[in-house]
Amino acid sequence: MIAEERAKDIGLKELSKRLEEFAKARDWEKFHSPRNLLLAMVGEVGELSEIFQWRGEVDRGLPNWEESDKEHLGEELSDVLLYLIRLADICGIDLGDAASKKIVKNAIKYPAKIQ
Ligand SMILES: Nc1ccn([C@H]2C[C@H](O)[C@@H](COP(=O)(O)OP(=O)(O)OP(=O)(O)O)O2)c(=O)n1
Repeated sequence: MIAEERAKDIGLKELSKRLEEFAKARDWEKFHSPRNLLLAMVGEVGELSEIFQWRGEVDRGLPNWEESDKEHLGEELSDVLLYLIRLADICGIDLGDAASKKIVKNAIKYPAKIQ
């Protein structure tokens, strides 16, 4: 993907397709086993955590953060998301469908208070 490209409302399936193309083009499919992808994702969660480490609590919207820090945050969030999508795909899980069903399940488990 071109760095300057802004992809609005891109879906999980499109991202999944792009990740597959990315891996195929580099002959990296052999590395994208479930275990490797899980470990890669956990590594990226660590990188994401480092951004927040030692900052104390931060306000919503990150009002006092440098733009470069916000950009870095976006990149690490993306790495976690992309590995998660790829992991689900390699495991044969439809992540959009599974997540939608889980939201319904959560709502049944934790009913909203009737006002
Ligand atoms: N075998 C690989 C290696 C990388 N990627 C993709 C998925 C991630 O979005 C990104 C991760 O790249 P890096 O391992 O270079 O990690 P960072 O981008 O976080 O770089 P750094 O760790 O130097 O900060 O590249 C991939 O799909 N398969």
